[in-house]
Amino acid sequence: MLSRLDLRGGFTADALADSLPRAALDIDAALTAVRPLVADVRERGVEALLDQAERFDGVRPETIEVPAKAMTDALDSLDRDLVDAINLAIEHVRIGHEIQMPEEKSVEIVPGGRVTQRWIPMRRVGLYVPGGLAVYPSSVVMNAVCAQVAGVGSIALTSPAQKEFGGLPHPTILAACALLGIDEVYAAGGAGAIGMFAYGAGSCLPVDVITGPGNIYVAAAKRLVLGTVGIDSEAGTTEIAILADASANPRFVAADLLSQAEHDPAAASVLVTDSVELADAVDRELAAQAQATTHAARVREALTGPQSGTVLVASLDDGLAVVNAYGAEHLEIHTEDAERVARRVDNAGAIFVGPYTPVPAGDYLAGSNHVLPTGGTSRYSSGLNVHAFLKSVQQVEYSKEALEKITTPLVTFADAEDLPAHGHSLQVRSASHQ
Ligand SMILES: NC(=O)c1ccc[n+]([C@@H]2O[C@H](COP(=O)([O-])OP(=O)(O)OC[C@H]3O[C@@H](n4cnc5c(N)ncnc54)[C@H](O)[C@@H]3O)[C@@H](O)[C@H]2O)c1
Ligand SMILES: N[C@H](CO)Cc1c[nH]c[nH+]1
Ligand SMILES: [Zn+2]
Repeated sequence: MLSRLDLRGGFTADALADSLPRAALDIDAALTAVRPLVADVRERGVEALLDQAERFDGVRPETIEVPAKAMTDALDSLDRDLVDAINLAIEHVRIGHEIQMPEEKSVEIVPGGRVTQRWIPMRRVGLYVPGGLAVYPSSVVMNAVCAQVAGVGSIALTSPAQKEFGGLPHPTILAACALLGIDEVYAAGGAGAIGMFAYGAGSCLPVDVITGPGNIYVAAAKRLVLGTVGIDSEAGTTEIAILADASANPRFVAADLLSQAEHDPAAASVLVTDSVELADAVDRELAAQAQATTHAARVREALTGPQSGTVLVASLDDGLAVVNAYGAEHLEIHTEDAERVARRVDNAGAIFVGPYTPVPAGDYLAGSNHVLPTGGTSRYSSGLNVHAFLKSVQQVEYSKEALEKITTPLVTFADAEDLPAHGHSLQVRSASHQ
């Protein structure tokens, strides 16, 4: 079922990344599509957002602001088992993110000369929650809990208008907002919503940082506004890579490849293995399991698209080179001694170790964050964590005596850079120059 790329004859490290499975619509192409959408929101504000909702979501909301009553009503009518599941996710994700909070530290560099490392929460943030092909109350939890643990004061959240619900975001999203005490919520989706957060529109004031997952258009819009605001990462269309050897269970591997293909016809499912027998068995399992899935057409398109496939390698070492070059959003390790193998992975949004840690555990309840970098950006960016909502600032304070101690070497250094006024700023404070 999956196409095959046979690298058992070897490969050169330089050419590797370019030879791996790749989506037909990449982020550079999506940038062209979203540039006018973001510009339109910057120029025309709410009217542009309403026009875009009508065009892409098939409904024109009365307003982009979601009234508080819609949130409480949604929670009141939500199935109690789902309320319990969302609350359990909130609890687990909170525990998983509290350990990320850095401590303020202070060090005396010379007697009386101190550097203090402070962490300041972002003033105002905008959280994006997808809602096109599927709806994601779990992304409300991942975004909001992380921002709250970091201590952000002002939190706004947006999700696409839903035709079925009169132009409001999906009720499970509104109910999750109510459970988390998020009360500034907008009905706006896609690139326009990212423009709204970056530049402001109607009652939504501009934010300092935008976080959250979305499709390729959302990821491209985040890249576009970076610089006007901060972003977490380009958390775009879902990807799963699985590094597996002959010891792997093909039923588990196929189920996990299929689980992420369910998100989007453009989702990527990639198997990397040194076992042809396993690759064959996974193909048989995929064919059988894909028939039973609810979203069969979407899954088939994802699994057979150019972004998905099996990569055959000669050894586990080669497999590690492949997964490091690919830098998947999610990487599962199904090998002997999986923990040791996982330690050799440098590039992945999140790593899931062993046969009993499937990606869907992390999607909802494992306590980790599911907002993760895609498109190979895990080479340089991280999954959503409290640091996306914190700034680090060094606070410096020297006494007269401490400054005296560094004056002579600093003057020497500044003169070497031909910046003598720098040295002068210390010399005017120095006892020997008064
Ligand atoms: N990387 C992560 O952390 C992560 C987490 C969860 C979900 N995801 C991904 O998020 C995505 C959710 O996608 P979705 O579509 O369900 O919801 P979404 O909210 O991301 O996208 C819907 C919006 O896309 C815009 N859009 C649709 N077609 C467009 C077009 N042709 N041109 C410009 N804009 C267009 C519209 O504004 C629409 O409101 C999936 O791709 C899923 O795989 C990623
Ligand atoms: N796998 C998604 C990240 O790519 C997150 C998610 C949310 N709900 C289900 N899955
Ligand atoms: Zn998922």
